[in-house]
Amino acid sequence: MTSSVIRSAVSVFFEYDTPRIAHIRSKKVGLINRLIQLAIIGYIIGFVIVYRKGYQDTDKVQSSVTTKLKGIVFSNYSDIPSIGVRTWDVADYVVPPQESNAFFVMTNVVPTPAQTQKTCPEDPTIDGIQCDSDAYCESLKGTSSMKGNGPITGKCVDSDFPKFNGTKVCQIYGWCPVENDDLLESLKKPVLQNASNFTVFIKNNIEFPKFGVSRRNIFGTYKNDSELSSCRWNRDHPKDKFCPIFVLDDIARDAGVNFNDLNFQGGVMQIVITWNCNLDHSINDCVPSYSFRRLDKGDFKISKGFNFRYANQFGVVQPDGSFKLYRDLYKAYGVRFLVTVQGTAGKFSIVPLLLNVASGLALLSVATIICDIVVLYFLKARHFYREKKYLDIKGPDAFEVLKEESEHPDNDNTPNRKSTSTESGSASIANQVR
Ligand SMILES: Nc1ncnc2c1ncn2[C@@H]1O[C@H](COP(=O)(O)OP(=O)(O)OP(=O)(O)O)[C@@H](O)[C@H]1O
Repeated sequence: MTSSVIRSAVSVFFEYDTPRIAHIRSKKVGLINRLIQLAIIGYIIGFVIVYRKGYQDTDKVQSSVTTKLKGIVFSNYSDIPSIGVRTWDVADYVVPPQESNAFFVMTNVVPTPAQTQKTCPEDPTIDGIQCDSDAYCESLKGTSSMKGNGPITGKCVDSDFPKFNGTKVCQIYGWCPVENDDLLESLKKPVLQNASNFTVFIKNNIEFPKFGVSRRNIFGTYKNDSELSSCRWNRDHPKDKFCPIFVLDDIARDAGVNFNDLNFQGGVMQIVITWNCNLDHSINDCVPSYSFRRLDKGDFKISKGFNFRYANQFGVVQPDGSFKLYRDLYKAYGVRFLVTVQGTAGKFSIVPLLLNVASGLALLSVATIICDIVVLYFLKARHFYREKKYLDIKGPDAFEVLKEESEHPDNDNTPNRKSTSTESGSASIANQVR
C-alpha cells in the first residue's frame, strides 16, 4: 500500500504538461468562442476605453476656498436687556471671520454682556450649588464644578436668575454675572431669524498640476463686480447655475432641508464643489457643479444642533483712573458650512491607452479558458473532446513506471487520465531506445 503511494508520487513528480493546439472545427464551439471574444472586445473598447475613458491620463483637483458673507439682521428685544435692540452685521455673526474650507453663521444667541471678574451667585441649575447657610458653602470653599463658573467663596447668597427667585446658592468668584441659559426658552424665534436671506460668496481656485491647468469658479460672463454681486446661484438657470453667490435658504432647500429647522439650535451643512473636466475638450467646458447636504441629519432628542461660546473682551478706564477688563460672552447657535472640493481631470495620453489595450488582449485568453470549460464539461460530445485534447505520453526514459507495468500488467498506477492510448507506442519507442 505504502510502496504504491510512493510509486504514484514519484511518477507524478516525473511528469511534465505541455499544451498542444487542438483545432476544433465545430459550428457550436466556434460560435461560443466568437461570442465570448466579442463580449471581451466590447467590454474593452466600449466600457474600458470609451466609457471609462481608458485613453486618458488623470489628475486629482487641488483647490483653495475663501468665503465672504453679506446680510443684515435687525432684532428688537427691548424686553430682554441682554439682547436689546440691535443690528447684527457680518462681523457679528460670522465666527471666526475666516476659516479654511468652512464658515460658521450664527443664527441664534444667548448673550451675557459686560461680564467682569468679581463675586456673584453661581448658576442655580448646577448640582449641589443650592444652600441654606454659609456653613454649607464654607464646606465647599475653593472648589468648583465642571459645569460651574468659578471657585466657591464660602458665602450663601440669593440667586440672581429670575426663574429661581428666592433660591439661595453659593457665591463664586469669576466672570460675573454668570450666563443664564433660560433666555433661550423665552425666545419664541431665533434672534437672527432672517439669516436665511444671507448670501455667501464662495471663491474657489483650482488646479490640475499634472496638466498645468488652473481655473476658478468666477467666469468672464460677469463684466464687473456689481454684475457679479447681483447674481444668485440657481441650479435650473443656464447662467446662474455657475454664479458663486448663494442664498443660505437656497442651499438648505437644495439639500432638502428647511432652514428654519436649523436656525434655532444650529446644524452642519456641506457644500460640495465638483470639478470633473475633460481636457480633450475646450477649457471653457471645465466648470464646477454644486451640491449640498445636511451632515447632522436625524431626529436627535439629545444634544440637538450645534453651539459654542466665544467672548469679546474690552477694557474700561474707571473714574479712579484704573483699568478694568470686561467681556461680552456669547453662546452662539448656528450653521457650520463645510466646503468640499472634489474632481478629476482627464487628458489623452498614449500610455494608459496602450496599457488598457494590452490588458484587454491578455483578457482574450479568458475566452479560451471558458471555451475549454464548455467543451470539456458541458457539451454532449465532451468525452470525445477530452480524448482528443489530452494525450498521455510515456517518455523513453520512463523505465521505472514501464517496468512496473510489465511486471504487474493489472496494476494501474498511471495518472488517472483519459488518453489516446499511445502507451504501447510509447513502450515500443522506449524498447527501441534501450
Ligand atoms: N456674500 C455676498 N453677497 C453678494 N455680493 C457679494 C458677496 N460677497 C462679495 N460680494 C460682492 O462681490 C464683489 C466681489 O467681492 P470682493 O470681495 O472681491 O470685493 P470687495 O470690493 O472687497 O467686496 P466688499 O467690499 O463689498 O465686501 C463685490 O462687489 C462684493 O460686494
